[in-house]
Amino acid sequence: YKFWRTQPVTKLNEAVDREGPIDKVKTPDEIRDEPLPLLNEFEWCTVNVTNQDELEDVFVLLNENYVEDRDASFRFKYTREFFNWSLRSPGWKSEWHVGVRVRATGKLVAFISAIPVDLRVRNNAIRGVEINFLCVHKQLRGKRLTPVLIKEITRRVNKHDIWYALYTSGTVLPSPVSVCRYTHRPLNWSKLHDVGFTHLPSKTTKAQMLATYALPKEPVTKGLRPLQEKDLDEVHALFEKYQERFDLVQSFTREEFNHWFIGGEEQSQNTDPSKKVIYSYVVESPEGKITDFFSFYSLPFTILNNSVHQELGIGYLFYYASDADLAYSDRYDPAATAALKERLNSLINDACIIARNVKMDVFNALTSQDNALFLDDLKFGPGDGFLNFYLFNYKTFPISGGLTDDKSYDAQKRSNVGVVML
Ligand SMILES: Cc1c(COc2ccc(F)c(F)c2F)oc2cccc(OCCCNCc3cccnc3)c12
Repeated sequence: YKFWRTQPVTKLNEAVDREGPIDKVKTPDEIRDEPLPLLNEFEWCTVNVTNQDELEDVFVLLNENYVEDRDASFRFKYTREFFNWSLRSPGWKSEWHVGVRVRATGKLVAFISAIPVDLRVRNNAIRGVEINFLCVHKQLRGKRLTPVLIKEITRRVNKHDIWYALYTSGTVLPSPVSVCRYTHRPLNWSKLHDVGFTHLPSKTTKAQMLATYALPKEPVTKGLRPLQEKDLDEVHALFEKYQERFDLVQSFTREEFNHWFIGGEEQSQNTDPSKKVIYSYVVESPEGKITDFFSFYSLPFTILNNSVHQELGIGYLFYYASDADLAYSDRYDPAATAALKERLNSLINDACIIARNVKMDVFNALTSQDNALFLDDLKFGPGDGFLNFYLFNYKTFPISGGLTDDKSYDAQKRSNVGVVML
């Protein structure tokens, strides 16, 4: 595939003998000023997501043309609120919200975005961007628009003296830094069964399946409550300490932590529960100390071919932290692992209960972070999808994604991927 052969990425099956930048560092003035050439019927545009009409164009394009599952039964339904949250994180730039419009009609037919992030790969700090929401209208597939979109967003990012990027894909490209597996915890088993996501195992009744996935009415962890602004400094410190253990992380400033976990002014003013995107909770000890934190985000699926159900409510595990094993010098100490496992089981089970109480039908997680410690116990079944993590212009030795050689959960080694992509 010619495009990837000309990009600064590790070739498929190429042995990595060192970690670090691939291209020699350039300067912004070496980068061309004008956008890449497009077919004459198309024109570049910069989407102004603070303009409701332009935000609507992005919403409609992705709602009708973004990632579907293999059988084209479901399509991601990123909401307007989701875009306000994910595209306007601290340091966001409108010129990194790149669109392609039809010159004659102004119709938005392609999009790609970048947001600035501070990454750490093992002990190397990298100023980069996260690339997301790459989408080409279904009727324009096969016109080689994707390589041009990637080159144009790279040009616009390089112009700001940024040379590295993190991105994920369900497909295998050259060359994954890590791969994680999709996992699913049914919350509303009968609806998942109705839409064909889950099946009734032989010699099993529906009543047995409902009993298997039944959850308590309310969360059970003592001291659990929603995250509040007053907690931010303490939770931010707990979180940054907790994720020191991972080899691939996004480091958050206090302002970024506020945006990603409180949700920015968009969510603070929002009172409509159906528009809530990010759910963040803390555990406060009797002495008033924050000992744990978890978060999940709402990203529904549109159901494409079902007369009864239009949408699937889906919660995705986002970031979490606990002090359960921080008292131990070695995170792999069996006692430390047991303490963390017990705490995470309680926390993430409560996350599932809260997700079910806000009408989500399934709770999704990857095999990243320390998830392998609770996935089996909390009944997260392995999905048939894998998420590959990629770094642009940066070579790394492979980072474990929490899977054993036969693609099952590795509760022993767990994962060294700390970053969670939306
Ligand atoms: C996606 C995804 C899945 C698929 O989940 C379902 C598929 C079909 C269903 F009927 C259903 F109910 C699912 F939950 O399970 C997951 C578990 C953990 C994380 C997941 O996706 C993380 C978000 C990925 N970013 C969106 C994306 C995904 C692939 C390619 N490009 C962008 C996923």
